[in-house]
Amino acid sequence: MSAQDTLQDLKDWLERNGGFLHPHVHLNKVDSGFSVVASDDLPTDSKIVSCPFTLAITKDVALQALSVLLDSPSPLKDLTSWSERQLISVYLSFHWIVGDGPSSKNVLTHFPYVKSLPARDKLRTPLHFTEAELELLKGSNLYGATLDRHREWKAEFEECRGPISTVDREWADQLTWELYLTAATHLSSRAFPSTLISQNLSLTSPGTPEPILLPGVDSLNHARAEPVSWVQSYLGSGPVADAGSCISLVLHNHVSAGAELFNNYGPKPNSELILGYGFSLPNNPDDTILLKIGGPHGGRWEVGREARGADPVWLNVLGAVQEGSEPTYDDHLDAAEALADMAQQLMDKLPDVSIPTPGDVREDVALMIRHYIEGQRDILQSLIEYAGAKEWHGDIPAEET
Ligand SMILES: C[S@@+](CC[C@H](N)C(=O)[O-])C[C@H]1O[C@@H](n2cnc3c(N)ncnc32)[C@H](O)[C@@H]1O
Repeated sequence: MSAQDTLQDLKDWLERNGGFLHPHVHLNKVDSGFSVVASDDLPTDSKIVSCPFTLAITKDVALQALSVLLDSPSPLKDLTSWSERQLISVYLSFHWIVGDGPSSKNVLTHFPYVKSLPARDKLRTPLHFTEAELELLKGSNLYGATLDRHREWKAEFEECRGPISTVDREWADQLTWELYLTAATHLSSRAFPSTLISQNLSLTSPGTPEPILLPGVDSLNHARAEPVSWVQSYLGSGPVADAGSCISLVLHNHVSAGAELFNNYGPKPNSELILGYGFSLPNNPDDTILLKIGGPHGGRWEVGREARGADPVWLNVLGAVQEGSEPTYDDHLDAAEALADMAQQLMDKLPDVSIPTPGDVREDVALMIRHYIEGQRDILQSLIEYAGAKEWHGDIPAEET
């Protein structure tokens, strides 16, 4: 089946099931998957795409389907302890493993969607990097975060295979790490918060929102600060929505014919865009660096460009050097020096990405890493300047002035 047929299938399936795709937009095959393009001018506040709640892939949808497929004396107990990532990743993977024959027991209901998702070789999150590409991250926070994520996801994957192999050995064998990783990456790079399809759309509702997939609504790429709304039409009064409930994406800007349509994934630093989505933005104003300070006064802080958010770090460093009840002028000098030293040491550890990219590193990956490291350097430089300002123009305690 050609890529265009796959996308047409996705559109037909969405519409057959009560979804909507604006007649003046089309899905375009591009290198990294697909993009959504206007085939005609779109006025402001156009509703572009809607996904009925019934097509959303949630933890519960995955749990129900897997419980039916793995119907044996005991697996249910195991499945209820799985995280939403485990359930949704195995649910997506089972579309490939079980197929749409009788073994699917009619509970694998997302084939047109699953087939439209980017193939593994198109994914660019660091868990899909080659050794040489990962090596380029050494010395940065993202290197450690990648290793942590690899460890965590691999352990979750191993945990899933146990109950599956008690039911069907072949299915367990076919659930390879590569297949699970691909599905888990699809989830991390396309997830919406579950609050969007809950009765109370409040983002401050109790409990942490879970990641869910909203076929169709997830087809737009990201543009920073793009004015968009995710509009919920919740029908019914109980906790279970009535048929016809859906979530829509509305773009508030006018879009000219031929232009790409964008969603807004929120203000995210490149570390998060790369780790979760596999892309980066040049000179991303939302970049941050994670500072971890050990010791009794220790903690973790995120500092942004132009030393945004550095004040709590400064107070912490000052508190660590100060001996009396009030900081002295010397304490200020010591703290400024300690903060500048820390920033300089972190800067020295960052990889040098200005050198020509080694041949076995893909160009798009090298570019992402360059964007990220440039942001880290810029923030650390701003922190050094911030420390300098504290040293020369800092708050000097009243009794010493
Ligand atoms: C929710 S999907 C969007 C649809 C996607 N293009 C596809 O083909 O399935 C998110 C993925 O799209 C790609 N993407 C989104 N915004 C991007 C951007 N501004 N630049 C490059 N890639 C982007 C990344 O691969 C990301 O993981």
